[in-house]
Amino acid sequence: MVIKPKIRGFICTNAHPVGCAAHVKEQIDYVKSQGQLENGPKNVLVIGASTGYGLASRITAAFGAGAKTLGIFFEKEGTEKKTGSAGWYNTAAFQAEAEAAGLWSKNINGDAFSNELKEKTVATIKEELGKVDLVIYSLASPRRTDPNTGETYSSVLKPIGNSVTTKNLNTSKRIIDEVKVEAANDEEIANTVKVMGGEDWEMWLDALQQADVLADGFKTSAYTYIGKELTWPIYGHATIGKAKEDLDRAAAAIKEKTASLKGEAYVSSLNAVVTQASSAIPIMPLYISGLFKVMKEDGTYEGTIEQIDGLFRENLYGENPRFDDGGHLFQNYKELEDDVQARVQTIWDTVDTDSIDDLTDYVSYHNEFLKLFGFGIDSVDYDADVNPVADIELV
Ligand SMILES: NC(=O)c1ccc[n+]([C@@H]2O[C@H](COP(=O)([O-])OP(=O)(O)OC[C@H]3O[C@@H](n4cnc5c(N)ncnc54)[C@H](O)[C@@H]3O)[C@@H](O)[C@H]2O)c1
Repeated sequence: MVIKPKIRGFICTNAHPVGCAAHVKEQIDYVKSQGQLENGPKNVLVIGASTGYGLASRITAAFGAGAKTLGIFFEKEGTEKKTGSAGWYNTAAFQAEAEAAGLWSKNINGDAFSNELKEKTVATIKEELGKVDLVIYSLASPRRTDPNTGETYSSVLKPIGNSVTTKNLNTSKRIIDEVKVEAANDEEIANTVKVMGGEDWEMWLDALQQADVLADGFKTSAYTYIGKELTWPIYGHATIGKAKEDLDRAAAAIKEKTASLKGEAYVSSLNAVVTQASSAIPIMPLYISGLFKVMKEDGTYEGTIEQIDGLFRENLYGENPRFDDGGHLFQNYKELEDDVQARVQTIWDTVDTDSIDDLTDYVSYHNEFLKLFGFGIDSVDYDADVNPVADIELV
């Protein structure tokens, strides 16, 4: 099958197996170029391991520290007629690279919010790893079914309090327009917290602790984005921000419950990067395109793998971890520097449709977006016939 990108709005509905493999390899090479991660994790569970920050975490643990990794994700396999999802191909590529490097890795595909999947994970850890010493929680999902009630909750990306009208880079039409987003009601806020808050992270840690598969001195981290004024209307001061605040509650609860194990539970604040999850958030394409312009000019921009590699080396396993004022591991400090934010603000205030390419680096944004699905990579021949079926060994 010859595979070309099929973009619908903010999503690409297909993926290229060879391109995804090249993207994974690029990330592995970056981590290897940083050298061995001393005193890193040994047995790692990554929940949300197939794309974005979770995949970068898995790659860093495996290829930086030589860790065994168990990856959890929800992805679609390819068939002769239809491509699989990018996360499926990423995982197939990761597994092949891990195998070639002599690194143990296993995968579980299914709904991480369910009790069944947690039970399967616990059984696999018991059988194969004994205990885990690092648990990364990197799920991004628009909905969640509560495993105990069977009720399904949907999250919304809406402001809290008043409706917001904001400038927007419309990626389908490649124009600058405005979006108006109505304020969320109380039920929508509560539902978003239910989906993207800390409840499921806590349930995972409860299940792991009850089964006695958490090692003494284990670490766990969930990921958040804490930005400044520009992103507050739709992120910080909005439903998703509210949900992320609940991670702080969960981190404190996990720490308390696992005190006898001397467990460490962190919420880590990371850069705004192009992922499948962030491209769905209205203001992010314009914000990130402006950020690319400023930080790439300065040579300070870090993408997904640079952020996570830095998080592991400097913070999770570093001697002097950096915290923000809210007690989160602080990895996006360069993005939040006043000078950077002020320059992005100027771009934001002045850009119009005609000046998108002069004032922002939307070209890089778009390239990064394509890359998420394995497209736009120089080394890949997109006219070649490729097999859309890729094998992953699943538990
Ligand atoms: N993208 C950003 O700019 C950004 C910035 C800071 C923090 N974060 C946070 O990082 C975390 C990961 O986000 P991302 O942007 O890497 O997202 P992503 O969409 O790239 O990855 C989501 C992962 O979750 C998995 N997943 C989704 N639903 C699932 C389910 N029901 N069961 C099992 N697996 C499921 C997917 O398979 C995938 O592995 C989120 O908490 C997000 O808020 C993202």
